[in-house]
Amino acid sequence: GSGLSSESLSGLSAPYDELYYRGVRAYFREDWERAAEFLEKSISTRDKLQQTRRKCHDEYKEDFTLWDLGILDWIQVRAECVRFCMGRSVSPAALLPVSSDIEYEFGTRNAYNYLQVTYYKLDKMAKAASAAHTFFVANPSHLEMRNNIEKYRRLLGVKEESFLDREREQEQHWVSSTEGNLQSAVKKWKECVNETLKQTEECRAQCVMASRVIPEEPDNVQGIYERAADLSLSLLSCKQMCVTLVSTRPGRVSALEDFLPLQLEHLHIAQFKAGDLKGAVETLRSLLLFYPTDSDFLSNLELYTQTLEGDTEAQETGGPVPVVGVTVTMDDQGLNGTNRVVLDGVLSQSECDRLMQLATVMGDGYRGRRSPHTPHEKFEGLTVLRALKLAQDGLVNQSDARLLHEIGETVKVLMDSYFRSHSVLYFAYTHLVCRSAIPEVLGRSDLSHPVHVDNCILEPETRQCWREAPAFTHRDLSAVLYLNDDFEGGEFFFADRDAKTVTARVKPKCGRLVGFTSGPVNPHGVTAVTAARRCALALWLTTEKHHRDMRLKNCPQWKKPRQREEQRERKSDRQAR
Ligand SMILES: O=C(O)CCC(=O)C(=O)O
Ligand SMILES: [Fe+2]
Repeated sequence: GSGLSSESLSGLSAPYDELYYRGVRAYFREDWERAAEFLEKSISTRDKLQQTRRKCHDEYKEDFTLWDLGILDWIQVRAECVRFCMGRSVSPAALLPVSSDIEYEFGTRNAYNYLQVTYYKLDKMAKAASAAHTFFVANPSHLEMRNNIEKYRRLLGVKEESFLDREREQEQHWVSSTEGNLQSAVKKWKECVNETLKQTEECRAQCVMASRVIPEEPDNVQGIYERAADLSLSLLSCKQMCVTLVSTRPGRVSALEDFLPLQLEHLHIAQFKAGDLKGAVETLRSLLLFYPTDSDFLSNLELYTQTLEGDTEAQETGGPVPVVGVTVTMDDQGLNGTNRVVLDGVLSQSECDRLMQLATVMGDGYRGRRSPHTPHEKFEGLTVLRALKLAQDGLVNQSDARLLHEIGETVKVLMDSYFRSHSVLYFAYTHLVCRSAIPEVLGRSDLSHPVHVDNCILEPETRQCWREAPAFTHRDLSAVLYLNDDFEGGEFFFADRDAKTVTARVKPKCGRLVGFTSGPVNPHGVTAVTAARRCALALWLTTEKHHRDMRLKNCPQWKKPRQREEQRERKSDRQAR
């Protein structure tokens, strides 16, 4: 032993393996002071080294794709940075890799075995008890240590709080009692999951930082690419090992299988019991990353999401229909579902005719085109803005274009009232759509409009509905107003989330409106139009102001006095029927 004083150990100058062996040698020399000093120093040095690695790892954690050009350059630069960062607080000797023997010593907490005896000899009973306990946690079948602990407790009267597990930070994610109230169970499991994730992260950072850097000059034996590949592979297998390490309880040899999923399962149950369905859904989604096809998880997820949607999509439907001549033909019950309605008498025959007229002159990009939904139909669409433009250019009747707008307002009033909307509604989009059969296509099994949900992406296999782009997630209410019935097929239908089971059918006709909430309780579609042309005005309403159809804003043409005349005309027209 050189005169390595405790002052010179304050930085990370001496490697912890060296300190450890010094401690062990002192122990066998029965130089207890020294043994305690070096063993403790070795433990704290190892801790500090790991912390420094983590710090430097996080400092240079940058996202990059493996196939970036110059990846090797990047690796080199990063290695440089990391070396610099580590070099600030760690001496070159302390940066060298240690043998697997020493890691085994630390893994089995053998240092605490030595320390227990050492402190006992030094007559530091509290410290001895703590070291004994720390060792015993990782070596629960070590009978001698069990006896020692008993001795500290009974004979030497060491207080209970002295039996501290000095490595307890490494075991936090193993605490799994289910006592306490529901809220605290949720909190506890969440901590467990987070701790497991944190430790895995931690472990992986150690893998990255402990791995050897690529030498600047490739040697003759192996090319730089082979070396890089080697390095990547060993890094990957080290990172992979972390899952096993973190799920191996101290004192056990084998890892607990499915450790993280198990914790997630506990968490989701706790969340469900505590009534935190949103949290339960989140947790289940994480679980499904491990087991994407687990039928229990999937059915739970469906149950929770449906309950949640029931909450948000729930409307006290069945409000009044405050427009003369409009009647409720089918409600939730008649349509075998929730938040659905069929209203009749929304348009007069002459209004339908005028809109059909408008539909014949349209050309909104779809003109004469194949339907985006089926190769066997043509599809024409006209937006309100386009109608207005056509009216300005004198291509269609101004009053017909205006009619389109007024009808929209009427539909909004009806939907607002029937669905008892609690917030102000705005038009999100309005579209006049005609679907025409391409003649001579027989025996069709396609749909004019496949089953879908208007504000989310329906995934029939999992019965999930993803509220994300490209779905129009801001749509809250959907309304389809029909203009004619002189065609074949083209029935509107509501379906189950499996996109197969039809739950209700609606046969279009002039002035009939089908209204429903745009969310997952209302998947729907349209059967094939097998002859002639089917036209409908589709409208979507939103409560989100910033999603309102900007094209409808400030259209002065529609505020002229003639509007009132027109309205009176419509009313008398309707009553005349
Ligand atoms: O035309 C119909 O009956 C329904 C159309 C529809 O569901 C849609 O455009 O989203
Ligand atoms: Fe739809």
